[in-house]
Amino acid sequence: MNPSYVSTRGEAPELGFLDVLLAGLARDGGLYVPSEWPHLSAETIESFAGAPYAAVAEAVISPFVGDAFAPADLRSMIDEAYANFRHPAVAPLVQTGTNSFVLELFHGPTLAFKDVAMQLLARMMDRALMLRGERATIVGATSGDTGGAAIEAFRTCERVDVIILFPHGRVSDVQRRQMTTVDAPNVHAVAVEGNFDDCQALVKAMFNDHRFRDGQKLAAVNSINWARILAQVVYYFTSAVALGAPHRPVSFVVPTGNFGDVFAGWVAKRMGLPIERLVVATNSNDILARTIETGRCEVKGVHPTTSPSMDIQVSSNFERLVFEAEGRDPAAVRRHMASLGQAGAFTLGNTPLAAIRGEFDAGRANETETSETMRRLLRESGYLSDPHTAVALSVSQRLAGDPEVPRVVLGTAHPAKFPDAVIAATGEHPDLPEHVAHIMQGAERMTVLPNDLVTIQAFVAEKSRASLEVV
Ligand SMILES: Cc1ncc(COP(=O)(O)O)c(C=O)c1O
Ligand SMILES: N[C@@H](CCOP(=O)(O)O)C(=O)O
Repeated sequence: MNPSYVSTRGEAPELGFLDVLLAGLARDGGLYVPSEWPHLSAETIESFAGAPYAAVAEAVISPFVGDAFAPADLRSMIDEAYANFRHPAVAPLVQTGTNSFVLELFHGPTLAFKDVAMQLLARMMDRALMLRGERATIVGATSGDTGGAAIEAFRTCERVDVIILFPHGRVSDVQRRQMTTVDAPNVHAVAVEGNFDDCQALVKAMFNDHRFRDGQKLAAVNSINWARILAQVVYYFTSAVALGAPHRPVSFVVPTGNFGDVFAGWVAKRMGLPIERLVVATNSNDILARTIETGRCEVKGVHPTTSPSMDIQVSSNFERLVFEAEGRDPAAVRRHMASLGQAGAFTLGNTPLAAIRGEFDAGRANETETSETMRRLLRESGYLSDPHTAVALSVSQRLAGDPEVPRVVLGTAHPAKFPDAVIAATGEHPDLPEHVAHIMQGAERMTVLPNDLVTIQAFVAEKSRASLEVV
């Protein structure tokens, strides 16, 4: 079967997997989702017990790919992507208390959960471009982790130029150096004088300028790209099965910013994984927690925190959930998104809000709670967490819930990416693993640009080699 994909705003063409992979944002400004959700039987899920990560990934991902790639090609891309991880389980579970676990997603090349999807996305995009004889110009926005992961994954792809926008002065030194010390002709790190929301708005504006988008052959690596979400669905299956699924439900607490990771959990549930609750954990940039509590999605200013990758107000992937909660009514999504664009807010009706609350809980952790959680966890369980993971650990600790249901907190980054926050909270100095440590010495290359679409577009056009003959 060949799956097709529809836009949440209902005014873009329905596409197959390869087109969605290369399209990024839909041409109507919406996000692509599968036209139908595949379902895995309890027997299939049960068969994942003890299977290698790559085998589970193949089973979860292939129904969304259809015959866009030959099965053997898909499997070899998956095998290669996860051979790059430094833990044999790829995403190991660590027990931190009674029925409490951290799912460590940071054993990839850049020490954040983004590697899990990006390592596969790069291989799939490169293959798709080769099959089509095309080049692409990736424009991405990062609050710190997506950028480094994308640069690492794409720096050797000859058909791709990568331009990453990050908020100037608002990422950690390690995150910045992961982007600026890579000396590859196809990689360009741009420090934008603004915040992450500004960077993301610039990326979306470039996609919504169809002449520019087509001329530069733009492609996306942010979670607006469906394939990013897809690869993130896999670890919900591996971890839940390790804890007894499908015979036993599991809950997940997810440090949340752009809503991609927790939406991947919703997809896993939709595919048949028995997930009891999905908990959205935010730092003090708590628009999503407020929305789930009150139904009113209202943008307020972004505050810098010690979990900078979650300093986000406009969460791209919430649109995918709103589409589902509104009964897949694209007109409702268009109304909400127009209101968000014009008035900075929209309000969900009772029915969609009840649908969301039926599956999601939400909570926030402020700076004191986050650092106190890092300290307490180290004291009580000897576990050193990064500040993003600590936001979720803090929310998890204060959350009511069935104590019999295992609770998994997603560990989204290695503590050594955020040494200042970790040292301030715990006094411990987390060392960078050897394969990353060299970045602290390398020369940095970056361009500082104003938060201005025309200037950014001129920079992208100058760096893009989209019009070159394909080799
Ligand atoms: C370390 C870390 N944790 C959590 C998040 C939030 O994930 P998402 O944007 O998928 O909600 C991010 C950024 O995406 C991140 O880099
Ligand atoms: N926290 C992210 C923000 C971008 O999110 P994405 O999942 O849409 O790429 C980051 O680290 O850049």
